[in-house]
Amino acid sequence: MPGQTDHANLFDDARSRLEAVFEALDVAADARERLMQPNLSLQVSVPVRMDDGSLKVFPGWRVQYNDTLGPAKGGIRFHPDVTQEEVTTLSFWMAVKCAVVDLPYGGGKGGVQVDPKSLSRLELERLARSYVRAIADVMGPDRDIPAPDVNTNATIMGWMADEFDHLARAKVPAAITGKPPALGGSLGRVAATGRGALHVLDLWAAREERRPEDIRVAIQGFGNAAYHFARLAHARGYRIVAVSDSKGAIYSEEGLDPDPIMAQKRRNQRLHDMVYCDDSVCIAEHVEKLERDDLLTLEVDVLTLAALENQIHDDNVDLVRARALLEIANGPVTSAADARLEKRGVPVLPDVLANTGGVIVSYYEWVQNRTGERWAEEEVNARLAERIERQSRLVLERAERESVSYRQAAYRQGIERIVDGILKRGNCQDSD
Ligand SMILES: NC(=O)C1=CN([C@@H]2O[C@H](COP(=O)(O)OP(=O)(O)OC[C@H]3O[C@@H](n4cnc5c(N)ncnc54)[C@H](O)[C@@H]3O)[C@@H](O)[C@H]2O)C=CC1
Ligand SMILES: O=C(O)CCC(=O)C(=O)O
Repeated sequence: MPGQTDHANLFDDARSRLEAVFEALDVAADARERLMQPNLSLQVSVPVRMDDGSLKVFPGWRVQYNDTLGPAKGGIRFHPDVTQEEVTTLSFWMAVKCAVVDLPYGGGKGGVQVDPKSLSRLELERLARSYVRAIADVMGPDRDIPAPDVNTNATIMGWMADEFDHLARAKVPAAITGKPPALGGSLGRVAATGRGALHVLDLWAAREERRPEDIRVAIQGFGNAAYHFARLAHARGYRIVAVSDSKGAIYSEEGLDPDPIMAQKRRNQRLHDMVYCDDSVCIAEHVEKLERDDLLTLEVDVLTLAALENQIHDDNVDLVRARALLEIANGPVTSAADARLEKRGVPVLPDVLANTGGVIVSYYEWVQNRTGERWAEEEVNARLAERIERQSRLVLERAERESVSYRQAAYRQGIERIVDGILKRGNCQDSD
C-alpha cells in the first residue's frame, strides 16, 4: 500500500510534474536535460560509537540537485525510512521551491537512515558530528548549506556547525542554518515554516473572501512545522478541529488550543493520551480520539498535511472530503492523487510555495552570518511576510490568468527562473 515508507518511484513521480511545465514554457532541450538529474549524489557511511562501546554504521546521503541559481540549500532528515531516492526527490523539491520564492539558491537535501528515537542524547550528537565529517567536502557557504528537517532541530544544527568549524579551522556560521541563536542562528527560524504557511493560507482565504473564524482546519503531524502553524493559525482565529501525530489523532468540533496540547506532548505523551486530563491541563470534555488516518478524511475546510510524503494517494484520495488542501510537508500528495483532486475542483496550496517559510528564514540567517548582522525577530518576520506574500500573490494570480492549478503555476514560476539561469550561463544550444 502506498504510504510514508514507500519511496519506490517517488523521484519519477516528482519529475513527472516537470513535463507539463516544460511543454507550457516551451523549455529548450538542453535545459530540460539539466533538470532531469541531480548534480551530485553522495552516499556515505556514518559510523557512531554507541554508549555500550559497540560501533554502528548508518547509511547516509547528501544530494545537490541543481546549483544554477546559487549554492545547494536544504535540510537533513534522520529517519529509519530515509533512502537515496527520497533524499534525491527532496533535493529536487528544494531546487524548485527556492526558485519559486526567488532565493539565490539551488536545491540540496541530506538524510541518515536511523531511528533517532532509539539513540541516547550523546549517541545523537556523535551521529550528527559523524555525518558532517562524512559530507564536509561538499559543504560550505558557497557550495551547500544544510538545515533542519524531520527529526533534526536547532540543537543538532549547533553540534553540526561546531563540527564543521573544527574541520575548517575557522568560524563558518553561514555553512549551516537553523542553528541556535547563540551560534548565529536567526531569530524566527524555528517558527518560520509554520508562519510562512499561514501567510499563504491567509492570502488564499482573503482572495476567496473567507474569514479565518469560518475556516475549520485539520492538521496531519504535530512536529516543528505543524505545531507553529497550528499555534499561529489558532491565534489568528482559524478553528483547529483535529491534529494527529504518528501514533493517533484527536478531534474537537469546538476547536483545539495547540499550546496545552504541545505542553502535554513535551511531557512524552502521545496525542492519543490527551483526551485524559492530567494535573495541569484538561482538554478532555470536548475532545475525541480518532484513528490516526481518519483525520485525512474529515469534512473540513482545509486539510493541512505537515508530516511526510505520499500521505494522499490513489487509495485514499477519493475519501478526502476537505474543501482545500495546504501542503506544509514536502510531497504529501502523489501526482496521481493531485490530478484527481484537480479534477474534483479541490484547490491544493502546494508544498513548493506553502512550506518555503523555513528556507526563506534560513536565507536570512545566511545573510546575517555573512554580513555579521543580527536582526530583531520582528524584522525577520516582516521580511518573511513581505517575500512570501509577494511571491504567493504572483503564483495565485498566474494560476487564475493561465487557468492552471496553484501547483502548476508555482512550478512554472520556479522552473522559468531556473531555466533562465541555465540559458544565461551558456553552454546551451539556445542560450540567447
Ligand atoms: N522543519 C522545517 O523547517 C521544514 C519542514 N518541512 C517539511 O514538513 C514536514 C514535517 O517536518 P517537521 O515538522 O520539521 O518534522 P518533525 O520531525 O518536527 O515532525 C514530524 C511530525 O509528523 C508526525 N508524523 C509522522 N508520520 C505521521 C503520520 N503518518 N500521521 C500523522 N503524523 C505523522 C510526527 O509524529 C511528528 O509530529 C516534513 O515533510 C518536512 O520535510 C518543510 C519545510 C521546512
Ligand atoms: O531551511 C532550509 O534550508 C531548508 C528547509 C527544508 O529542508 C525544506 O524546506 O524542506
